[in-house]
Parts: sequence; C-alpha cells; structure tokens
Amino acid sequence: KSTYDNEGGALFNQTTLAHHYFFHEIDFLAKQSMILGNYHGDVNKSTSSGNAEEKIHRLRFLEKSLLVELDYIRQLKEMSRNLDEIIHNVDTTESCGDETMGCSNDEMRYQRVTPDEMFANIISPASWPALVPPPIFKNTTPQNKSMYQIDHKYDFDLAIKRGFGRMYDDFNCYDHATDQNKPMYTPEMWRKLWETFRDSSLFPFPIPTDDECQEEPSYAAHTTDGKGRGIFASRNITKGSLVHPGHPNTVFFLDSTSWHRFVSSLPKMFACDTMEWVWQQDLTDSGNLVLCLNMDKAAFYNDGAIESRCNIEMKQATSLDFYAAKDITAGQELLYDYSKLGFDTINNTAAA
Ligand SMILES: C[S@@+](CC[C@H](N)C(=O)[O-])C[C@H]1O[C@@H](n2cnc3c(N)ncnc32)[C@H](O)[C@@H]1O
Repeated sequence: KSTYDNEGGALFNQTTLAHHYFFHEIDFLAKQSMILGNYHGDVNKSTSSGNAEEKIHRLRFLEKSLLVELDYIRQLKEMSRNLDEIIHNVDTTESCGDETMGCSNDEMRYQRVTPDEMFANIISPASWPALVPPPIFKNTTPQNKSMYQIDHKYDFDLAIKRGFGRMYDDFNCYDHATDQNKPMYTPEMWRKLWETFRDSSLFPFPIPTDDECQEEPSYAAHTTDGKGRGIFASRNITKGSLVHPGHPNTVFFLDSTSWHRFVSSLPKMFACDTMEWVWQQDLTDSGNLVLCLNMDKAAFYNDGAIESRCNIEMKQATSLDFYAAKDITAGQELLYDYSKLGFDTINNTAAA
C-alpha cells in the first residue's frame, strides 16, 4: 500500500499488519491440516493394533475437523476479497470529528485507528496478540524447589529451556507446581480450557462432544506420594489393552506464538497447569516436533521412570494412544516413561 507511505506510516503499518495476519493465518492453517491429516488420517499405520471401531471413531473426528477447516477456508477467501475494502472503509469520523472540528479531509479519511478497532471488523480480538512479538525470555531460578522438583528432570529447567521460563515467572507458578492440593478438573473446567484454545488458536479446532470420547478404565485422584494429581486404574486391566486414546482430546500447537497466545489467555491456575502438562512429540515421523496438550484427565498421567514403575506405554513414537504394558490391578496408578516422548530431543521449537 505504498500510496499510504506519505500518510505518516501508521495506516501503512496497519495495512501491512492486516496482510501479515492474513498470511500467517493461511500458513498456520496449512500446518494444522498437515498434522490433523497425518495423525488422524493415517489410521492404519498409527492404530495398527487398534480395532475397527477406534478407526471409525478417529476418521469421524478427522471428517469433522476437515469440515470445520473447509468452512474456515471459505471465510478466509471472503476475508481476502474484502481485506482492502475493509481497511479503506474503517469509520474514522468518530475519533477525528468532522471539518467543523478542524480535521482536514485527509485526516478524516486517514485518521489513525487502533489495531483493535480495525481488526474487530475482520478477525476476533483474541487473534491480535499474534502480531505482537513474543517477550524476550530470561532464565529464572525457582525460589523454593521442593525435593520433588529437584529430582524431577522435567520441571523448571526444561520448561525454561523451552522458552516457558518467562511465562512461568510472569504467572508466578512456582508455588503452584509444588502444591499437592490442586483441584480436580470439573467438566466445566475442561470446557473452559477447550474454549480458550478454540478462541486463541488461529484454527477453530472442533471441541469434541461427549459421545466422541471413549470410556476409559481409569479415574483421576490425588496421589499420596507428592506427585500432585494422577490417574488410577478403575478396574483390572489386561496387558496390551488400550487405556487411553490420544484423540480427540489432544490439541497441537505448531509455533511458539500460538502457544504463548493460548497460555497468556488463561487464568493463573490453568496457565500454570498447562505449562506443566505440555510436551513435544514428532507425530508425523518427520523430525518436526509439535507441542501437544491433553485437554482431558490424561493431562494427569505421571512419570514412572524414576521408580521404574511404568505400566502403560505407546506402541509407536508417533502415537498418542496408551496401552497397558503389563497386567494392572484396580487402584494402581497408571504411569508412563516421560523420556519416551522426546523430552530429551528438544530443539526449542517452542522457544521464541
Ligand atoms: C503431565 S503433569 C502430571 C499431572 C500433575 N501431577 C498434576 O497434578 O497436574 C506433569 C507434572 O506432574 C508432576 N510429576 C509427574 N511425575 C512425577 C514424579 N514421578 N515425581 C514427581 N512429580 C511428578 C511434575 O510436577 C510434572 O511437572
């Protein structure tokens, strides 16, 4: 929009930002489709041990995702057609007044509008922070690590390496991490998390309905050995059976911006929780790590590697489904090996 160059640059910048936003959105959509398509579409590979019902279930979710995506593409197309028009037609008379208030014609036409005013017309306000550069992260040392946090290699240090340190610090999550009385999540709380993801994500990921979620042989409860909340077997489980399908309640963040936007949109407790729950995994066997987050009680699975107590596992590194690695008795805590998820192969995709 070089014609606006002489207008002081502000409108020019906003125009550029609008285009930047648009292309960022397209790019994000393409990546999100790739992950969804590869993960949910490749059912034969990723659920070779799964049953037909599970495959149908997964394909249904893929179908629903694609329909939402199609609709989104339609909206983007519409937006691209109208983008210039919207930018030109922003109603500026209110902030500038009219000629009787001393505004020149040019000022009336090109009165600066705030990004919020302009973007309110074309995108949801939740998307605006995408255009603000992420903060510069500083290393932080937690003040009061408990014994568990010192022993536990995942906490703090790894979070900081991933670039979460500043957000962890901003939300002052250190006490939260060691708190053994954090609340159990109600369905409303999970929904709130889902809605924030939907609103802060550039992709309107479909929120699964209850009948899309399979019954699992487990329940969430507080642990008694300092691990916070955990997941326990609700009945005896035979070795090899599915204990948790990773779909449809796992969501993906493909870049640091979308992750930061999501966490920054949450109240403190949710923000601190999600920063402790998130992990990275190469879902497409392509060398690209994706940030993954469980939006259901699966977020409470603890690490059993330290005490060699793991009893559940994924059959493939690209899978999100957990199977019993041995016979499990009702009441036992379900534990897996965190290191199997690629925590050690962090390449800082999540860091700014
Ligand atoms: C994926 S979450 C598991 C749910 C967590 N216990 C909660 O209440 O939110 C990972 C966090 O759980 C805790 N955790 C997991 N396994 C642990 C272990 N073996 N010992 C101590 N803490 C553990 C750590 O605080 C870690 O950051």
